[in-house]
Amino acid sequence: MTRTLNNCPAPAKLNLFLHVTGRRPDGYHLLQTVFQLIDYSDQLHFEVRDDGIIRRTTVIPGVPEESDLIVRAAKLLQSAIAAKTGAAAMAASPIPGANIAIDKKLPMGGGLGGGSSDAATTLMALNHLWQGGLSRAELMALGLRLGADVPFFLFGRNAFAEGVGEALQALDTTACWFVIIEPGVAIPTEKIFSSSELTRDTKPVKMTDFSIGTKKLFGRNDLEVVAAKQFPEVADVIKWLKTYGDARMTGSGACVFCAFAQEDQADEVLKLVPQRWKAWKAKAMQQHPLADLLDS
Ligand SMILES: C[C@@](CO)(OP(=O)(O)O)[C@H](O)COP(=O)(O)OP(=O)(O)OC[C@H]1O[C@@H](n2ccc(N)nc2=O)[C@H](O)[C@@H]1O
Ligand SMILES: Nc1ncnc2c1ncn2[C@@H]1O[C@H](COP(=O)(O)OP(=O)(O)O)[C@@H](O)[C@H]1O
Repeated sequence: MTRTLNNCPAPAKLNLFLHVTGRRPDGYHLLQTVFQLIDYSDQLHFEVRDDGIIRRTTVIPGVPEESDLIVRAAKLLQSAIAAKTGAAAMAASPIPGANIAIDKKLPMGGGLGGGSSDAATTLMALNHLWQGGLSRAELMALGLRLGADVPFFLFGRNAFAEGVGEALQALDTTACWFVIIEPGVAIPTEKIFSSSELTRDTKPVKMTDFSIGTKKLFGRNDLEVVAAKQFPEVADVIKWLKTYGDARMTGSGACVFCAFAQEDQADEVLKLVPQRWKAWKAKAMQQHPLADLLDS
């Protein structure tokens, strides 16, 4: 059995548009969105343990080990493998554990799906290392129990998403570069979804209505107006970046992005970003870098 998997990327996503079309009886919101993978990632490192214990070996300020989505994903996978394997087989060959280290680069509460992507990478890597044998569909169902964004990262492709984000259809998006600006605030997703000012009745669109382009983005992000009102820093960044293109917030915020056809256009804008904001460029990706791990 392979014992280690190092440098496993957990890439960020952008929501190229995000419409809130309704609300389920349990309070979760029905969405339509396009998820875009970008080449800006956390990196995770896995080492198998024989004693069944799951340990996060990196400290993430503000995220205790037991509530980290990485640790929760690993424990959920252990239970799912145990349920699938059966008691007799388990007694003969118990499910291993893992030490998991992370180089955290994605800002928390940034709308880039960092925690969800970390969880998805953990499910893919440990299913492989532990020879769990769970299919992509089984992992996606597990992932949904951890967060609405997790199934997308396991899906492995850019996607048009409906439901709470779990009903996914593959979609090819335009090759482009994004400038992404972090306004310096962390926005809890729940705070935006629970706002009385959120509109929840955007008319549903069809996947074929989604048009791809770097000049004008399709639709809008319904969460943006709420986040910009509650967090003026977000409004400031949107206003600044709109000078250079069609700027938009991703997810429930706080990060704001703008697409450019050429890398040098992104570089030019990056040079002009005021020092008070952290900014970087990222390339649009068509595939999750670990997609083949699940296919094999
Ligand atoms: C808004 C989006 C868009 O991609 O991304 P982020 O900005 O968080 O990255 C997602 O829908 C977020 O997904 P995720 O971050 O996994 O959210 P979860 O942990 O499942 O939910 C956090 C809280 O947000 C609310 N929530 C989330 C998703 C949804 N469709 N409706 C909701 O009302 C619920 O109150 C829930 O308790
Ligand atoms: N591995 C993790 N990385 C980041 N956040 C995590 C992780 N595990 C749990 N969390 C929690 O999830 C929250 C949302 O983080 P994140 O997914 O990065 O942002 P967003 O949902 O805005 O994309 C964090 O504030 C943190 O409390």
